[in-house]
Amino acid sequence: MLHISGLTAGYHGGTVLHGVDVEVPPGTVHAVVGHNGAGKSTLVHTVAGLLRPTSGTVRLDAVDLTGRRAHQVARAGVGLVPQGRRVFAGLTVAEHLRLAHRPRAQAGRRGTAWTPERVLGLLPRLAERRTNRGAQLSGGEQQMLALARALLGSPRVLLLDEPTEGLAPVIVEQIQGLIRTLADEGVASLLMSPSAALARACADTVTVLTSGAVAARFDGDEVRADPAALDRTLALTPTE
Ligand SMILES: Nc1ncnc2c1ncn2[C@@H]1O[C@H](COP(=O)(O)OP(=O)(O)OP(=O)(O)O)[C@@H](O)[C@H]1O
Repeated sequence: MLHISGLTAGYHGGTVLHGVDVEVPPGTVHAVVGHNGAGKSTLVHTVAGLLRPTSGTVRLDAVDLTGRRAHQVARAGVGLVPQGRRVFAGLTVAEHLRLAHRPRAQAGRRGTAWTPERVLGLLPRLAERRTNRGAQLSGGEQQMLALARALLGSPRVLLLDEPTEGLAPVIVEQIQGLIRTLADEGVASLLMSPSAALARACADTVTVLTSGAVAARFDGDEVRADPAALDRTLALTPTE
């Protein structure tokens, strides 16, 4: 279980996140929804060890990850799928996967460790593009590659920062399906998005983040039963 408690963080002495609490049990999807500038990437970066919090804690089960460096957080079982995909233009899909594969990474709680073969079995489109370079991939394929790279660390928790940004609806649906498939395999996801629709499609829990603070929290079934509830809350939150 990922526990984020009272997390406060910011830049150059300014505070962006104000005491954020989020929990992500194994095999579940927690979506954090907020407008541009609400602090979603700051939350991801703080959990991933790219930004030091000024207070609060991040724990994965009993392991305290607060203030740990990014490579230590990754080794503890937290995989990062960054905003903008960040694939290397000049490396092929196969090269990305070879570089990302950590054969001795801790196996998932329920599943076995991820190998390039297993990842490509899950992402057949990427398998077809194995010899293509990053720059030759579509946005959707680059997103799949960013996800594949994170999976090869055999994470227990995935941090997904706007994984459907700029993608066609059909690809968005595929990514929603993948996130649910991974949840069924026991991989927890903490998903950042401005999209209420994405949260409704695949989240077990939805948190609305406004100006770096938790404004509301919903159960996934609740937002599916009353689809307008999340939209109303978001509409009431100020744009940053
Ligand atoms: N490296 C940085 N230095 C200073 N301020 C930053 C930095 N990164 C983000 N901020 C500020 O922190 C606030 C939250 O930004 P953040 O990127 O976390 O929001 P977000 O919800 O991810 O938005 P977006 O959807 O636009 O990525 C914004 O006011 C932003 O200008």
